[in-house]
Amino acid sequence: MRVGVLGARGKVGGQVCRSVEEADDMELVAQVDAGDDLETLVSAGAQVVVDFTHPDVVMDNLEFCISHGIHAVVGTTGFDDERLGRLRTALAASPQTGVLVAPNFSIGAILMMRFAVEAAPFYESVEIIELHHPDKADAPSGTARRTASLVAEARRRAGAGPMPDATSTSLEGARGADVEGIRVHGLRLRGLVAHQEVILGGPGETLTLRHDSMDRESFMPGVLLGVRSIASHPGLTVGLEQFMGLG
Ligand SMILES: NC(=O)C1=CN([C@@H]2O[C@H](COP(=O)(O)OP(=O)(O)OC[C@H]3O[C@@H](n4cnc5c(N)ncnc54)[C@H](OP(=O)(O)O)[C@@H]3O)[C@@H](O)[C@H]2O)C=CC1
Ligand SMILES: O=C(O)C1=N[C@H](C(=O)O)C[C@H](O)C1
Repeated sequence: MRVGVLGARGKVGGQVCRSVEEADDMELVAQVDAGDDLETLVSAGAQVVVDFTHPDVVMDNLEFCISHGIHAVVGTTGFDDERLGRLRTALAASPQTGVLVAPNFSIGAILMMRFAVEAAPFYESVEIIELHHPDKADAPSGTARRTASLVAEARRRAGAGPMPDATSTSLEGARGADVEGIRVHGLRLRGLVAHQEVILGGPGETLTLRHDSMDRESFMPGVLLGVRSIASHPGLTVGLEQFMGLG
């Protein structure tokens, strides 16, 4: 499989290049970063592109890949319903092409989201804390947004009532961001990579689900699974769990 990497000089993109080079069934044919010409992907004959760039540029990258029939495996964050809708529209005009958008490629983070969904109906309250390195552009993290959205959906399905919160006076931001009714708190500290806690509370008890990526190596098995799977999944797929038998 001929693979191109967008964001190849970045923290994750660089690691993806090394992992693709080490994979027996893949060939790294293009390494593209800011300022490079996207046409390089076409002239190199890339079949699948992996994108770890920046929320501001990822849509242009994907629209280019889709229009050239190149499958894409996307780790870059910043996706909302409007962006996913634009991808579906672009893919409708290129029906053989597949795009995977995965807010988190680490197996443990995907399981943490799954466990949070399982637990949500049993607890009165739930809040999310995401902790990342200080070079991160977006807040809350894509993983926290996705977790909040999945948990909110699980609570709606279970008919859960509003979460108790007597706060009547506060400093702006003190209660975190509101993602579909779920409070999400973000920390940015040197020394961190990517971490998240989902804390659920009920009468007399709490349940804390915590995941830690201590090294960006944690994302690589998931990225390679995405690369190997995407050509047989045309259209838009959101979440790597769809390729893990957990969808
Ligand atoms: N889904 C997941 O599992 C994960 C997702 N991420 C997400 O991936 C993204 C990248 O993260 P990270 O590697 O830490 O960030 P980095 O800033 O380290 O890397 C991004 C790279 O993309 C380059 N870039 C910028 N614009 C373009 C462009 N138009 N074309 C090609 N390359 C470009 C940047 O260049 P320059 O610095 O010169 O601008 C940089 O080299 C973020 O959105 C992050 O949240 C991160 C980890 C895991
Ligand atoms: O920027 C990062 O580093 C990460 N970004 C993703 C996110 O926003 O959820 C995935 C992981 O948390 C690392």
